[in-house]
Amino acid sequence: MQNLILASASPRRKELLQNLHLTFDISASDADESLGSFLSPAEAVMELASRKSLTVGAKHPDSFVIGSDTVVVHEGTILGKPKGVSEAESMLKRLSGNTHSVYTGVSIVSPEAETRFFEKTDVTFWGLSDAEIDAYIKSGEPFDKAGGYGIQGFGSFLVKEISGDYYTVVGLPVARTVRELKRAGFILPF
Ligand SMILES: Cc1cn([C@H]2C[C@H](O)[C@@H](COP(=O)(O)OP(=O)(O)OP(=O)(O)O)O2)c(=O)[nH]c1=O
Repeated sequence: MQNLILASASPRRKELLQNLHLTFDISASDADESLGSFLSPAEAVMELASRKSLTVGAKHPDSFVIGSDTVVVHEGTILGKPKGVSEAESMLKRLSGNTHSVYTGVSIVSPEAETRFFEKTDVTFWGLSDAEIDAYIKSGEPFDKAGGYGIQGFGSFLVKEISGDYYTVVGLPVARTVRELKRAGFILPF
């Protein structure tokens, strides 16, 4: 019987994997998330996803482990989670009326090997008023999310258009992950 572990503390990633009706355990990784600035966004999210899955995989060598990492990129600058109100405000002002890219990297560790990939989705925001930004920050939603917003929640009112997999923005490109899991040898009931 194969065992699947999601190496994440993110409630969103848990929910996305639960949508597939799979049985899995959760083991949040304590991997170091600091990065040098020389990596491209795609390399950065794959590297961090990989640290998460490998840390957990080392403790569970017979399991399949999924790690994932998400960043927002605007004009070459990587935006992670805002550390406070003023950082959230400057991120949302920066994204207002513009198009940015959301990169999610995924690493799948199997008992034999590791596979990594990334997906990118472009998101265009409506122009936002100061009052809208203020109300959104007061909701508390920006603080545990890359780029300071969540497309799946209250933040849905910010978004004008997306191009790419919606689930890449939420934190796990589900369809590609299923395909890569199968390729890695994990047996799915579908
Ligand atoms: C842009 C965007 C990000 N996010 C979230 C997804 C990720 O959880 C988070 C980015 O932080 P991550 O560091 O990728 O993940 P995490 O710390 O939440 O969880 P873990 O490392 O334990 O797996 O931002 C949304 O939920 N909605 C969005 O629209």
